[in-house]
Amino acid sequence: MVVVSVPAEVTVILLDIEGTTTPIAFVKDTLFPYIKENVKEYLQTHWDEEECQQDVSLLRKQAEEDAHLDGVVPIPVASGNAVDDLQQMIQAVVDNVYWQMSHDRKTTALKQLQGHMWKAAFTAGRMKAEFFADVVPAVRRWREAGMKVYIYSSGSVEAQKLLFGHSTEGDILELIDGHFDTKIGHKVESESYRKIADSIGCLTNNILFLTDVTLEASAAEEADVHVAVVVRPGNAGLTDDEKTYYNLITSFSELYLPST
Ligand SMILES: CSCCC(=O)C(=O)COP(=O)(O)O
Ligand SMILES: [Mg+2]
Repeated sequence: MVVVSVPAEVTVILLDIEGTTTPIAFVKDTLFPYIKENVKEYLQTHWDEEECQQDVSLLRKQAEEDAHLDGVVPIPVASGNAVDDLQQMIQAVVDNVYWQMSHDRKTTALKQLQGHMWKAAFTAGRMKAEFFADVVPAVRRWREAGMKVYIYSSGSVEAQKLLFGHSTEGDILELIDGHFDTKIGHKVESESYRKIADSIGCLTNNILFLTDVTLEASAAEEADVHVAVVVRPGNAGLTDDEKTYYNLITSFSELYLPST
């Protein structure tokens, strides 16, 4: 087994979710199909609620920003016949969500709606989040060694809490010291990692970020955050250069903390 030593200055472990703590297959085969199958009915049922209207406004704003992109579906504002308008708007939101998901967009607007939709499925016990077998034992060990453990995912903070609160390992939310999503900035922008360090109250070099995406690793590293790239079954392949350049781990148990 290859062991990657965690630098002594590291006091915070920052975890990505999809492809790092959780199989991509769970996201692609369970979480995302749930959205596609239920988005129309969800919008029809919740349309008049404040939360749903905020989600639609955010999606509309995102569609305006995306206007230059091929295939984007604009979301009209209400005008004229109320009943026709409503059905037209709902269909536009559905088409926009499908379009964004077909490109695996990580926009705050899409992620916020997804989080709200998953709430019903998780809280009713119809869905349980999956974590790789090494994740929970390692997080417990790190915390016993005095590390803080945070999440930084494109999935909304609300969705992250649903996953950790309703997992096949039970409610493991208490193992996490805090959550960040794209509201702090995108994961491929180094400024996001500086803001996360500020928000935690540490230096960027006190953080070790574990992710499956090298663009995210590179942005974090630019901010002086330590990184290791996580190689899991089903993750995208890495180039030879990436394999040589980054510290790679296939399990959290391959991280060695000097204090343990
Ligand atoms: C609460 S995570 C749900 C999965 C998701 O929507 C997502 O975008 C995961 O992205 P990550 O940044 O964790 O790779
Ligand atoms: Mg990921």
